[in-house]
Amino acid sequence: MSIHNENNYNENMIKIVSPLDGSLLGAVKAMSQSEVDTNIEKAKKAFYEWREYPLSKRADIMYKAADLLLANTKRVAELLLMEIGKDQKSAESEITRTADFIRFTADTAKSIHGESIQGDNFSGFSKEKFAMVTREPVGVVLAISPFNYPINLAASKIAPALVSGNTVVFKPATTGSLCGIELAKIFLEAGLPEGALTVITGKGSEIGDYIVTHPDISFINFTGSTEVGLDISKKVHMVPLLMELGGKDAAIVLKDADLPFAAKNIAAGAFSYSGQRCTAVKRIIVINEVADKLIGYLKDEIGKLRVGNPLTVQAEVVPLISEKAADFVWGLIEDAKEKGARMVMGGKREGTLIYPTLFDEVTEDMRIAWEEPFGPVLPILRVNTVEEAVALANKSEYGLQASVFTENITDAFHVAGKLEVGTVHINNKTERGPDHFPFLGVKKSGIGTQGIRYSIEAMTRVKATVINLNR
Ligand SMILES: NC(=O)C1=CN([C@@H]2O[C@H](COP(=O)(O)OP(=O)(O)OC[C@H]3O[C@@H](n4cnc5c(N)ncnc54)[C@H](OP(=O)(O)O)[C@@H]3O)[C@@H](O)[C@H]2O)C=CC1
Ligand SMILES: O=C(O)[C@H](O)COP(=O)(O)O
Repeated sequence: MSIHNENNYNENMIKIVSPLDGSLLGAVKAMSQSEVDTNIEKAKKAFYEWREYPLSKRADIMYKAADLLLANTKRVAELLLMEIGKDQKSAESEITRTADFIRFTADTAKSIHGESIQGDNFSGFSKEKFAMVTREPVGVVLAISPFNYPINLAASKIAPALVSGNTVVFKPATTGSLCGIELAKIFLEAGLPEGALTVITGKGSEIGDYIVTHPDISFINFTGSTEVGLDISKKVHMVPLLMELGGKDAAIVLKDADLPFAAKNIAAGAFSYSGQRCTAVKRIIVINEVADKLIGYLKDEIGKLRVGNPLTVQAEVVPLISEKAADFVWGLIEDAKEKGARMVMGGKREGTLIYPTLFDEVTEDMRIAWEEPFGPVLPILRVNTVEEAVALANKSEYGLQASVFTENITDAFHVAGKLEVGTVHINNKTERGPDHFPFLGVKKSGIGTQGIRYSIEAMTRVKATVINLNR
């Protein structure tokens, strides 16, 4: 597990280049199948030792890791900024949020306990029979993370898995793998035994199939695109999956909403880190009567966003992660323009930097109505009734989150109850945190539930030991 400098570079290395200035940040190994085998073998061997550690000792290692991460905030944030192009402030807050996450995970693990169930609750059985129900680790967890939160979405898999007694094989996104390696080093420095956490680097398209179908992997915790998630789920058999995938989160604005407040929330929700967040607001569904007013406020709010390269300015809207990503987003913009959407603002591109773009009068035949841009473009779909808004929101193949903006709590609950998503935010932008809340997607947005306690429960299984007093 190492970061190589330019002089060490050879053909088995993948160069990691900054999306901000094209500078070479380092290189990671494109691991061979036998190197993957070695890492998984180490994790399998370490499992039998690590699961026997007292929980309080595993928790102490997590607390130490959180402290070390915090102590390295500046250094890791600088790497994060360079590697994935997140602005300095957001990079630092990703690190502090992760340290909090790791600590809370250790606290939570210590407060989870089993139960005992008496037999006489079921007819024909007596109190003499009872089950002692405990939680067991599942084995070797494969954690695969995406590029956009290289520290947080890695640690939010690794910490709950480790604290529960699993060992972890971690495959970071290639863009983000330098950060991933730094995080793993911190966990190891905190006192993990050899093999409890190993890192596999290499392109998912090349090594992915081999890792996910490896017979010694007991559980896969994946965050990334729906395309890759679906592909994994088709190839894997009898291995539990916890997956957070793509989204098309709708902000539904009803006619009695506090419009300036809704606009402020939506602009932040849609455009921070250029919309490269699974929970970004990715469409507005607004009641026609208030659409023009909402657009007025949105123009003000979007106009306040800072656009630029975080190397030189503190900006919310930053260059996208790659040329390919920018081309994809630009394709959605062109398609919307061609099909007659009204561009309210934006539509400007400088290399991989795309200015925040707002479209009104988007119709269902346009790609932007349905596809996830993972970029700074936001469509407005107008409807006449609340029922139409709900139907349009639910027509998406995705079901991660949604927002409802209204001053009427009854309407808010009525709409929330009908939305086919993992989480509905009433009068707030869509977002994952706080991290102990459940975080899940339905339909093509995921399988299973993350969130501190939920992740621990997902990556452990119950075991019943049945005691018979009356033989
Ligand atoms: N719902 C959620 O919580 C979140 C969802 N996402 C979604 O992720 C996408 C953006 O992230 P991005 O990193 O580009 O997603 P990808 O799906 O491209 O990659 C995610 C991870 O999967 C790896 N991978 C790629 N191909 C395979 C394969 N065949 N087998 C196993 N692993 C593979 C990648 O490695 P490599 O980098 O080497 O290709 C990376 O580590 C968006 O669609 C977004 O919605 C992102 C964040 C959160
Ligand atoms: O990967 C993502 O995009 C995150 O899970 C979203 O988290 P956030 O809502 O805190 O940005």
